Amino acid sequence: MSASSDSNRPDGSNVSPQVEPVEFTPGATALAHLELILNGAYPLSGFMTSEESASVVKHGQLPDGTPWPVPVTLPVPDELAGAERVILTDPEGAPLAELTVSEAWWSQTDAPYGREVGHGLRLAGEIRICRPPMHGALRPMRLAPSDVRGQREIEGVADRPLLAVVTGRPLHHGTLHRIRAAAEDIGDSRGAEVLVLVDAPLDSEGMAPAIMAAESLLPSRTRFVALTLPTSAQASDTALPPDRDALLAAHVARAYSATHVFLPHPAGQPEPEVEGAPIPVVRPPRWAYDARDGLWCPAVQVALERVEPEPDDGEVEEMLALGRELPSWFTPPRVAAELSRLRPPRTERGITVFLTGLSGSGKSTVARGVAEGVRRAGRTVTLLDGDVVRRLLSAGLTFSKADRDLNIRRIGYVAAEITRHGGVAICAPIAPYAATRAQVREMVEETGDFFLVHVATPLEVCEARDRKGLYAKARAGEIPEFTGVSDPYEVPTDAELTLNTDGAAEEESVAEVLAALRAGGWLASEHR
Ligand SMILES: Nc1ncnc2c1ncn2[C@@H]1O[C@H](COP(=O)(O)OS(=O)(=O)O)[C@@H](OP(=O)(O)O)[C@H]1O
Ligand SMILES: Nc1ncnc2c1ncn2[C@@H]1O[C@H](COP(=O)(O)OP(=O)(O)O)[C@@H](O)[C@H]1O
Repeated sequence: MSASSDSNRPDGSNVSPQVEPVEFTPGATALAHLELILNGAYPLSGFMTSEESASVVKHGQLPDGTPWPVPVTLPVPDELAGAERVILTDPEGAPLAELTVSEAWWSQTDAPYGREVGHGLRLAGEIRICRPPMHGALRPMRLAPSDVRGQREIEGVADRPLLAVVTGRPLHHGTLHRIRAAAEDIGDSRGAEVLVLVDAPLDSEGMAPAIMAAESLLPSRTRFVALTLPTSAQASDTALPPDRDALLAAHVARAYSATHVFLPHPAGQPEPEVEGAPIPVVRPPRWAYDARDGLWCPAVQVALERVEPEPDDGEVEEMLALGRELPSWFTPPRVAAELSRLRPPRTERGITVFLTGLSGSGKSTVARGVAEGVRRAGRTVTLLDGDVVRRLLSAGLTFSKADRDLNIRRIGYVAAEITRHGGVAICAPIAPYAATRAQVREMVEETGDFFLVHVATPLEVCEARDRKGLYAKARAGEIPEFTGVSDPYEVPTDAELTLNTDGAAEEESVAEVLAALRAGGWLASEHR
């Protein structure tokens, strides 16, 4: 199918074809697919056509009957509808591959670009490598299947069974026992070799250091390879059956010459039966820690009342956040040490405390008190007060919706940078719009923690205070678009803390915020 014949948009308009190759940096999911196409982990030579994608979603196979679990598509912005050749670049702009477009097609759902999945326009076609990928974290560990095959041939072990363990989560003792038992059970008396496929994001090392810290407890000569497996939810706009991710992992593991694959799930979560996998998906019996004897054993051998329950991922996160040590019966000390490095306690993690509320609600007063308390607790703090920001960072902006949003995004940007460097940012703008607050939350949470405080003083109280006489002027029509009077304030539904300062002394409101920060672990428990 030619690109130009398919460049009709659903609204009937036409986009003229381009001849010169255009440059485009795919989104994170398509970049992850691209790397797996280029390194041979996928048996595909490019991005899927509408027919291929539909067949994969519906039947779990390509139109020619080859089993394949998830659509591998390239979402692009509308401007590329007429492109015939596209240079796909990495996030730094370096060319990775050239796509010869065979079809430009519109997926059913037409969500805004940026979310990747659900976006209307996709480009299909063969790709030709320009240059091996250099970007991304863990690059030296991102071996191609052919590299692993080559290593195994040189070592003379190419004919031995290979158990792939695909994981993005650290391996604790329970899982390590299961891997060793599974590897012993496969093949002859020598058992299987083990290949850990470490699933990590392209732009960060993820949990890789903690996963590799278990090396000494894995069978000797266990290999580690890093890759980024897109999940079926990222790859498709349609809900796919739950086993599609397991199937993708199994296909990729087979490309790495694995004969068996193990997909460990956290304790307490069942590992689903996977049908139609290209290699056996093993489900070794669970192990349990016998609290009386202080020993790990196959779970069937331990009486239920003696089983020490393993913390789940959320509990592990919380222990790390509070700076507690992970118990040594549960995880090897080296894994625990890597985990506490990767997930430092909240007293060392950056945080943005974002106060929102009407003018006169008490944001600045509370923010100043909280900043002082945070300083006394020994942390560095930057106060981004609404009034002050408007005089400096956002000088010249009005109170239109667009300017308010720009003001809040600027505050969010600065707060995210402070948070990234482990500081405490305290922001106190009105921030009347929920969507903009959500954007700031997202921005900050990429770098650290976000704590939203709604200073929920009722309008009547704010108006009665009218410290600056602004409400009177707004009522008299002298200040247009005044929040709460002639402009909206969207009450937060996602606040970590709601403060009503009405009837509360200033010190009480400040103490309430500080207590919440202490309870959450961001401040050491007592003031110095
Ligand atoms: N039209 C209108 N609406 C609301 N507020 C107004 C307006 N005009 C001026 N002011 C004064 O500006 C302060 C609010 O600025 P912010 O930057 O916090 O507002 S926003 O978040 O961008 O909506 C706000 O300060 P606070 O009282 O500290 O909230 C007001 O003093
Ligand atoms: N519990 C309280 N917390 C904060 N401010 C309070 C409280 N009780 C009364 N106030 C008064 O309310 C006013 C709030 O003003 P301000 O902090 O500038 O609000 P905003 O920054 O939200 O416009 C101050 O005069 C403050 O003394």
